Amino acid sequence: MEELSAAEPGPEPGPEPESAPESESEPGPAGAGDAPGDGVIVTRALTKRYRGGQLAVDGLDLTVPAGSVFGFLGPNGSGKTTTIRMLMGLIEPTSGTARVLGRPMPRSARTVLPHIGALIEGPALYGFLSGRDNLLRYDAADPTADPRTRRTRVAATLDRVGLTAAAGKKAKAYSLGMKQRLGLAAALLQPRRLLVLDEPTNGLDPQGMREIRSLVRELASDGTTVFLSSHLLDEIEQVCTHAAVMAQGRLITQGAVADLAAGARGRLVVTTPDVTDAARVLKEQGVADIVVAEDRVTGEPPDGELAELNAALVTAAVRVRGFGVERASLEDAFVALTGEGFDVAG
Ligand SMILES: Nc1ncnc2c1ncn2[C@@H]1O[C@H](COP(=O)(O)OP(=O)(O)OP(=O)(O)O)[C@@H](O)[C@H]1O
Repeated sequence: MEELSAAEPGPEPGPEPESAPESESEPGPAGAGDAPGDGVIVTRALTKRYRGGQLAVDGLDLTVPAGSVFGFLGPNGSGKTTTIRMLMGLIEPTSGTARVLGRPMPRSARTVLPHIGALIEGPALYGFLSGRDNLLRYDAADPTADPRTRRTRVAATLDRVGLTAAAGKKAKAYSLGMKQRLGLAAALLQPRRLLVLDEPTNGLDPQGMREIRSLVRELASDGTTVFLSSHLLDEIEQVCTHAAVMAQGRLITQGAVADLAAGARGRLVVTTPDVTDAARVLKEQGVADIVVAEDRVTGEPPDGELAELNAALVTAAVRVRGFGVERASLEDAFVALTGEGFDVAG
């Protein structure tokens, strides 16, 4: 991973002057980019090839709608972190464009970043400081933060992430989940229009995951756009309204989670003690991709009338306990789109 200081020099390395001509033709981050219908993040043909030759992100066209909880999904190594680092202006794209809150990145990083709360690659914490002192210090390092309201904002944020009781404890004594919540608190010290969270539940136990997920839902409910990356399909289904699916640096699909799942066909599921006979009959009836597991036989639902399938099973004296089509999941959509399984363990 490149360090921040190793950001590659680009054609426009300096900070964008406030009076840059583009600010006249396009509304600035205080007023644009989060009206309904607008993309809070819009990339066009965004591409990153690392110096070693690795094509990490390949022609990405991403649109993150305002107010969405947008899941950026893909197995490890699919280019999520590289994309996020380009969006945050930490590294230069090789080609293509990225606009965040209506402004081009990395050129407008200085004006855009104060509106974004980010949790990328784990929070940078001082273990010897308490949770509260970490936040006070973090806020003091932010030139846009008002020192007069610092203590109140820190207390309110600790409360918001459920760390009030542990605020005086040294951060090194925090569990991973508490550290992650403290990192989120740092991102929330000021009102933000966009939160960018890179694998926010990575490494957490199920309880820690639940806590972070419910916090994300809560943050989203007050209108903040949340962009979160994850390699966990069920996490995206549980938390996100929209998603983009990446594989090997390329965008496979994006849209509302409900639409993505609906695009994939569900599975026909027959529950029966007579699985062998059921599998045979279903095969005779043209059902493809039959899988037998315990007392369930599943397969691709046929185009025709399902009732006829059921009748064929009954005629063949298969004792049918359950018969139906299960709702397609995002995982089904992923498998249908890529032709391969999603490596959740990745
Ligand atoms: N600094 C770098 N130099 C060269 N190659 C890199 C660098 N950073 C990442 N890569 C490569 O680019 C590809 C995409 O990596 P990236 O970290 O963006 O993926 P990811 O989806 O975020 O995965 P992970 O969750 O493992 O970070 C990988 O093949 C990775 O090895």
